Amino acid sequence: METKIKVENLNFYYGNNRALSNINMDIYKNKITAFIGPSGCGKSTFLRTINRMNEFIENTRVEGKILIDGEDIYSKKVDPVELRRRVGMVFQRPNPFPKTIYENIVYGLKKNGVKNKEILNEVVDTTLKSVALYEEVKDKIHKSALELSGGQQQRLCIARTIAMQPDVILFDEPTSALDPISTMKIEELLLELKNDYTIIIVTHSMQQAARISDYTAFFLNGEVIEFDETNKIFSNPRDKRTEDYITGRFG
Ligand SMILES: Nc1ncnc2c1ncn2[C@@H]1O[C@H](COP(=O)(O)OP(=O)(O)OP(=O)(O)O)[C@@H](O)[C@H]1O
Repeated sequence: METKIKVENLNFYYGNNRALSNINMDIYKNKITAFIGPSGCGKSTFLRTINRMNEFIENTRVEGKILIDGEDIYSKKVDPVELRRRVGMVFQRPNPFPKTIYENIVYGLKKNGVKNKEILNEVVDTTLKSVALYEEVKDKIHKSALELSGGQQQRLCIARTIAMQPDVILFDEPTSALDPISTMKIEELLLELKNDYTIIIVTHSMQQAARISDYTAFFLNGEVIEFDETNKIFSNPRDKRTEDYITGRFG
């Protein structure tokens, strides 16, 4: 098993408020890692430290290290824009641009100067196929993305992320705004995508974590209480607090 992301002694502060304390974790390549825990325990904060999205929030500070493929992403040599291309992110609410399906997918590539129509068309086809949206939208790729259902919009947002050829994709509660069938389709998609990407998902649904993740980290008050293979976390947790949470005693 290959470590893709190594987190060492990570602390994170909003002003004087410490939101993450001494996080140490290895995240493995081509696996799905789930972050679970009660509201406000720091799951989303931690996710945002992995592609430096936290830097958009004023008066915040990081201590410690996050290494991706051995490189410290907070080093001065790392360009945060390039980092966010390598570490894509999909959010809770599908957020397509108010543009066509086609333009949504090629947006980032065009911004990076790719103009060749054949290449762009090819990327649109392959990414729509890889998110299992091609058949549903092939006749309307020049129509507005906002005409799609919520679940289709979320798959389009995943296609838009994939178009940038990331190695890691961060998902922040990607199905919490979706119906059960759309949720199932996204879960199936994540299981496919892990063959090509390293995936981290924040989820409020323990069933979802149990269904799709290989590893699970349980967070409480900004600390990782337990991190292990998902089936161990759910069948035989080491820490009483993990057990209390997964059996529904709090949270
Ligand atoms: N932009 C912000 N400014 C100040 N404090 C913040 C900000 N975002 C989060 N926090 C604080 O950091 C802590 C962790 O929040 P975070 O959103 O990471 O938790 P979470 O586990 O993802 O919660 P949820 O499951 O409800 O999304 C909370 O105490 C929260 O109030």
